[in-house]
Amino acid sequence: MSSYDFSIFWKESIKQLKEEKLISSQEFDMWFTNINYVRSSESTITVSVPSNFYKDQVIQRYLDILENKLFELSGRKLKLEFEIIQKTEIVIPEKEEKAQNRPSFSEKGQEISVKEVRRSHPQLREDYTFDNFIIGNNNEFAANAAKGIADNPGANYNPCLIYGGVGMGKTHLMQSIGNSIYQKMNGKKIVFISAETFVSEFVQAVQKGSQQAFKNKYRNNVDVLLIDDIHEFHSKESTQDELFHTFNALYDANKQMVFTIDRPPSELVNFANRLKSRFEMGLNVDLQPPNYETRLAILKNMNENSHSNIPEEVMELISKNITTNIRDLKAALTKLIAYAELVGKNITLEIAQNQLKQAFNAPIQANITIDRVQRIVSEYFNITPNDLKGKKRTKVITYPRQICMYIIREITDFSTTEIGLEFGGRDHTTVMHSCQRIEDRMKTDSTLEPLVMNLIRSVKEHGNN
Ligand SMILES: Nc1ncnc2c1ncn2[C@@H]1O[C@H](COP(=O)(O)OP(=O)(O)OP(=O)(O)O)[C@@H](O)[C@H]1O
Repeated sequence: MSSYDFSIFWKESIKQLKEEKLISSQEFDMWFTNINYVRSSESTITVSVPSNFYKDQVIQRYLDILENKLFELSGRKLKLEFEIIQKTEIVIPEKEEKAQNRPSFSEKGQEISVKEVRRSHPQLREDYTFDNFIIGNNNEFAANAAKGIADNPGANYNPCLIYGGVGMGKTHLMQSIGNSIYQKMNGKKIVFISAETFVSEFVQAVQKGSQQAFKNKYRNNVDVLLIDDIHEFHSKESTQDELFHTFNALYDANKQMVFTIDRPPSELVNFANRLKSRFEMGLNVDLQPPNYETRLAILKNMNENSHSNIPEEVMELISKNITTNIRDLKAALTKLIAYAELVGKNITLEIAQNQLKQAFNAPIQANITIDRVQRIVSEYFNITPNDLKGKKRTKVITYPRQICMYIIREITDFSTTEIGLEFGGRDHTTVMHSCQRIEDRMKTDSTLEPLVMNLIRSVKEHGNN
């Protein structure tokens, strides 16, 4: 028997995390009431959780802060290990070998049998694969290009720039390329790094005078370079300079580069032009917000992968209510799966409504003004806010006006009467009629929903400027 007992540190750690509000009480109730201390060794604390799904979630969300807190309290680097103890109290035999790297979030919610385990790349998430990437008309081109790159890296689409809004799947798609090459092409050196880490590594290299090692690492030792969120390089002149030379070296050697970015490169600010033009010279693909069917397909795939049985009508409800961010969409389903596991109840529409109240209300933001929506919509259509409020009934004005009313209705709490007043004193029935027109048109015009989603995204992203 081990003579180590760190239970006191464990208990104190989670107590403090709650008290210091590093974990909200809602999250605490959801994830921590079912974790129990099991045992300790010299350098580990083992705790029990009710399922693999639960374990993945806790690791993904809280492992870092838990381990940091344990270090703070005990002065030791204690590693947390997880053991699954199901409700039936069946103890899963202790695994001999735990993953050395933090297991990446697996939505499968299942122990992967040893035979099925694929080689896992230390920097890539195992679940970010093409198999798990649902293709709809919003991302078809990007997904096909990504597959083309994975089949033939460094050939036709080099560099490739994947752009799209928050939570649209940029990282997933980029890592799918890496994972696919890693599985199929033994020996290819794949490096995935976020722009932020690239910057801090470079800064450290400069401070330590080890630039040569940095250059070697990224220019001479890479077959596939994947850099996430390159907009983060803005205003970082020296790092941009370094990236420029890295780019040239890899390009000349026919090494594949893939970058993700949150806007088209032409909209990058504080970026050296020579670097911008490098980004633009390859293939640029964008990820648009998914339409309803794609959102539903994403949830169904996730439901199946996690062996959950959330009813279809519940997934339909989520798909209708969470429209602009795939991460939020999946988080809503995750919450319901966790709820079902913990409470041992089947998820009904009523439970879903209740549990997801906040997520569903999130898009309705009190700080969004009618004026702001009018500004963004009119800018997009190259007309003025006054045109939207005015009397003109030409198609170039009425169509944006209807879209604008529809968006305000969708993402704010203003009544149709209030909306009407802000559009030159129009009647509330006009507003209702306009919203209906847009809804009807979306059914026949597949370009309209993505357009509306994009405008909603802009409204939310641009704050009150
Ligand atoms: N087409 C898709 N099919 C399945 N899951 C998807 C798809 N697109 C995105 N996701 C999921 O949505 C979540 C967010 O994706 P990801 O992190 O790749 O977005 P991102 O665009 O890189 O976001 P950010 O702007 O925050 O960096 C992930 O869980 C990812 O697996």
